[in-house]
Amino acid sequence: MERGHHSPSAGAGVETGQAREFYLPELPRLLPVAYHPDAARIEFASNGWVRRWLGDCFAGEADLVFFLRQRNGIYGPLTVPEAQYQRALDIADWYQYVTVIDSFVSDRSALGASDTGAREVFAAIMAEFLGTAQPSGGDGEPVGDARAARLPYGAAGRDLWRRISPGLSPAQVRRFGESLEAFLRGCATEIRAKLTDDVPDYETCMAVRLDSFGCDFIELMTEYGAAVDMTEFIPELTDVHTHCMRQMIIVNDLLSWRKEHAQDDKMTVVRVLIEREGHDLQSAVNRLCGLVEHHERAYLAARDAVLAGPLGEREDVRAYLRGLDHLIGGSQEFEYLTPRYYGDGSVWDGSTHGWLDLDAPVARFRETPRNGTGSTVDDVVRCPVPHGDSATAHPGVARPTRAADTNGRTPVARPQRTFAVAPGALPVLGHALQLWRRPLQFLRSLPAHGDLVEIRLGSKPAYLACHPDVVMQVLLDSRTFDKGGPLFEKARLLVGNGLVSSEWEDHRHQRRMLQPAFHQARMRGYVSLMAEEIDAVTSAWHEGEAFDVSDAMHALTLRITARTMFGTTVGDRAVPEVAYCMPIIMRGVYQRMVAPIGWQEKLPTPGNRRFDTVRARMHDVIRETIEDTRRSAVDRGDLLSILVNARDDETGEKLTDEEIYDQVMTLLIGGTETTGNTMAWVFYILGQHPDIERRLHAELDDVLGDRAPTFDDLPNLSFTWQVLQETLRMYPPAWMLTRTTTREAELAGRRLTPGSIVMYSPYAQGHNPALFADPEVFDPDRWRPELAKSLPRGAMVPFSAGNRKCIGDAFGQAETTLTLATIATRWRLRPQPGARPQTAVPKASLGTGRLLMLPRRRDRSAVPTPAVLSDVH
Ligand code: HEM
Repeated sequence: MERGHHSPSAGAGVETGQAREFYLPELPRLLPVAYHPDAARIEFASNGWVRRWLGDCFAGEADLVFFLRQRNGIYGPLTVPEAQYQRALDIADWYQYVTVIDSFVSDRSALGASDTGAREVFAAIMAEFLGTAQPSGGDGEPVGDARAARLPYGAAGRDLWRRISPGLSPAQVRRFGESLEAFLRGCATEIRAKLTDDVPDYETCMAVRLDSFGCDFIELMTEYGAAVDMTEFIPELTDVHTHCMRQMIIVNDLLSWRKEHAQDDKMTVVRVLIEREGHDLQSAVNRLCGLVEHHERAYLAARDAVLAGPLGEREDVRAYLRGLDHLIGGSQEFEYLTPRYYGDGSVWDGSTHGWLDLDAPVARFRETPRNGTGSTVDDVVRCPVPHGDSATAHPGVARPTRAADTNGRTPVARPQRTFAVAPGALPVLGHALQLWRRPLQFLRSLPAHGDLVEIRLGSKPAYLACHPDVVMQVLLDSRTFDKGGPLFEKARLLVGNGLVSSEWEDHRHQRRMLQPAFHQARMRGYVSLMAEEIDAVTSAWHEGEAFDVSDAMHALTLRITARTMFGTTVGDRAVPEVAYCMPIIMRGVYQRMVAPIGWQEKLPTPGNRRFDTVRARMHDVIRETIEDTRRSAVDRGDLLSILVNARDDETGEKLTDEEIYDQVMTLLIGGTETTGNTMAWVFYILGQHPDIERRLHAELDDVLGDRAPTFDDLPNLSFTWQVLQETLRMYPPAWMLTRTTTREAELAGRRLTPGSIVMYSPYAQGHNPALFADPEVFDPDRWRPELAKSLPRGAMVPFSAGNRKCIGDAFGQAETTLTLATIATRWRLRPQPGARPQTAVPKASLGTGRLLMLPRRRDRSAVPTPAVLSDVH
C-alpha cells in the first residue's frame, strides 16, 4: 500500500536537485493485466462500504469524495480478476481499508502526527481485529487498546474480519494477524523516519517497505482470492515472493514519486538512491527501471521453477501463481490509472511512459520535456554511478565518458548527448556503398563522430545510436522504437510473425506465451540433451583431419536447437530433415534480403525453385511434428510441447498451428546462427591465442578433470564464460539491428519523425575505444566481475536489452559454455597451415566464413611449455 491524499504542490518536498520533471521509460510489463468481470460493480459497492464504515475517519464529505475519486476500489478487481464475486468484493474492501489507514499515516495532521500516537491506535486496531479488546475501568468506558472500539477503523476491521476469516484456514488466520501487525509496524516506522528526517539505506528501506506495503497480507489476499492455502509451501515460494514484492514496491515507488516527493516521504527507494547513493533523480529512475526488469524476470524464472517442479503438479499452487501474475500486472495497471499519483482530476489516457512533472497539480505522461528545464529525453537511460567518487578504471574497460553524478541536492552538470551527420555521403547513394562494401569498418568509424550519428541510405536518413545511454533509450522504449527497418520485411519471409519480428502489441502476448519454455528450471533438461548432441558430433572427428569448423558448429547448434525443441519422441524424424533444409533456406533468404531489387526471387531459376521446394518441405515437416505433438497433448518438457500447450493468461487462447510454425522457425534460426557463429569465432580465437587457450585448459582440468561437463559445472567455469563474453564483444553475431519509430521521438537532442530508422550495433560498441580500452585486443580479463562492473550499462548488449532482449540468452550461454568446455577438454583445434586469415563475414549474423582447422586430441598429461606453444602457433 502507499500513502497520502494531498495533491503534490511545488516546493512541498525536499529538493532533489534542480529536476522538476523526470522521464519514466516504458517498463517491461511481462505479466498479464485483467479486470474482474464485475470490476465496475465491485468498485462501486466497495466505495459504498467505505462511506458506511470509514466515512467518519474523514474530516468531511469533501475529503471522503476526494479519496473515492482516487479509485482505490478498483485495486481489488484488478488484482484478483479470477476470484469469485463475494471474495473479490471482500478483497476490494480490505484494500480500501488499509489504504485509508495508509493515507492518514502520511498526513501530519492525522495519524502521521506522531509515531507513538499512531502505534497506540494501531495496537487498538489489532486488538479489535483479533477480538482481544477488553473494556476496563469501572465506568465501562473502553480504555487503552479498547479505544479502537470507538474508532471507525476498529468497526470496519471487525466487519472485514467477520467476512474474511471463515474463508481462511487456522494457519492463515494466524498469518493474517501477524501480517496486519507487520503492516502497522511498517507504517509507524515510516512516520518516525519522516519526523526525524531519516533516509535509510536501500536494504533497510526495502525491509520497512515490505511491511508497510502490506506484502504479507497481499499474499494472503491472493490466496483468499484463489481460495487456496499456501501456508505449508511458503519456504518453496520464497524466491517467487521476494521478486514479486520487490518488483511491486519499486514500481509503486517510481509511479508514486510525484506524490512522495511532495509529501517529503523518506521511505521510498527513489529518495534512497538520491540521498544515500548519489544519484540525481533521472539516474535514480533509470536504475530503478533496471531493477524492475530484473525482479520481473527473476519472478518469472522463480515462478516457472516452481511450476516445473513437484509443486507445479498441484492445481492450488498453479492457481495461486496465476493469482500472483495478476497481482503484479494489475497492481501496475492501477498505479498508471489512479489519480492518487497524478493529481486529483487526472484521467488516464492509457500511456505508460513519458515525461512527468513534479509540480503540476495534475500531470500526465508527456512525450516531450518542458521547455527550458535543461533535461532531454536521452537522460532516460543513464546508468547508475558506482558508489564512491567514480567508476574504477581498469586497463580492459575504458572509463565511462559521462560526467560523474552528484548527490541530488547539488545542481548536476548533465552531459548533453551529441548528434552528428556522418561524413562521406555520396550523391544519390549516400553511405549505402560503404555500408555494403565494408560494413564493419564503416560502423566502427561512426561513434567517433557523435552519440547519435545520421547516415544516409540513398536519400533516406538512418540513425546509429552510438552512446550506451542512447542505445538504452532506444531499447527500453520498445513502443516508440519498435521492430522495423530495411531488412525487416525480408526477415519475415523466414520467420513470419514470430517473436523476433512481431510488433509491440503482438509481441507482449507472444512473449508471455513463450517465456515459460526458457525458464531456468527447464535448463537442466536442455543441457543434458545438448551434451548428447555435442558428444555425437565430436566423436566423429579424427585426429589431424581438417574440417570447416564454422560448418561443424552450425550443424551442431542446429541439432541442439532442433533436439531441445522437438524432444526425442517426435524429433528423431524431424531433426535430420531440418538439418538438411535449414542451410538452404538460410542462404536463400539472405540472398533475398540483400538483393537490391525485389523481382529476381520470382523468376523460375533452378535456385529459386530449389528454395521454394525446400521451404515447402520444411513447412510440411514442422506441421507434421506439431500435429504429432498435439496428439500426445502432454508437456514433455521440450520447447514444442510447451508451445503446443501454452495458454495466454489474459485471453486463455492457445497458439494456432501457423503461429507455432512461426515460433519454431524463429527459434531454429535465433538459436542456431548466433550460437554457431559464436562457437566458430571462439575456436578461431583460441587458435590465435595459445596463452588464453592454456588458461582455459587449466580451468577445465581443475573443474572437470577428464569428465564431460554437466549442468552443475556451468557456474564454476568462470574463465570459460569470460572467453565467450569477450568473443561476443569482438564478434557479436547480431552485429547490427534496426528499429523504426512509431511516433515522434527525440534522441540526443534530435527530433525524429515517425517512421525513422534507428540502428544499434553491438559490433560498433564493442570496438569503441571510449568504452573498451584497446578494443582490438582479445582480453577475457575485462570480464572479471570486479572490473566488468565499471562498464556503463548499455555498452555491451550482444543479447540486446529491454523487453526485446534475447529470450534465449541463458539457453545460448549454457549451450556455448557447455560446447566450449566439452570440446576443449578433449580436443585442440589448430589453424590449418596455409589457411588464409579469417575476416569477419557480416551477413544476417556475423560469421567467420569457411574456417578450416585441424583437430588434435588433447594430452592432458603434457602441460604445454611456452616453446611448444609458440611452435603450434
Ligand atoms: C550467442 C547466442 C545469442 C545471441 C548473441 C543472441 C542475440 C540476440 C539479440 C541481439 C536479440 C535481439 C534482436 C533485436 O534487438 O532486434 C535476440 C532476440 C531473440 N533471440 Fe537470441 N541470441 C542468442 C541465442 C539465442 C538462442 C539460443 C535462442 C533460442 C533458442 C534465441 C532466440 C531469440 C529470440 C526468439 C529472440 C526474439 C526475442 C524477442 O523479441 O522477444 N537466441 N537474440
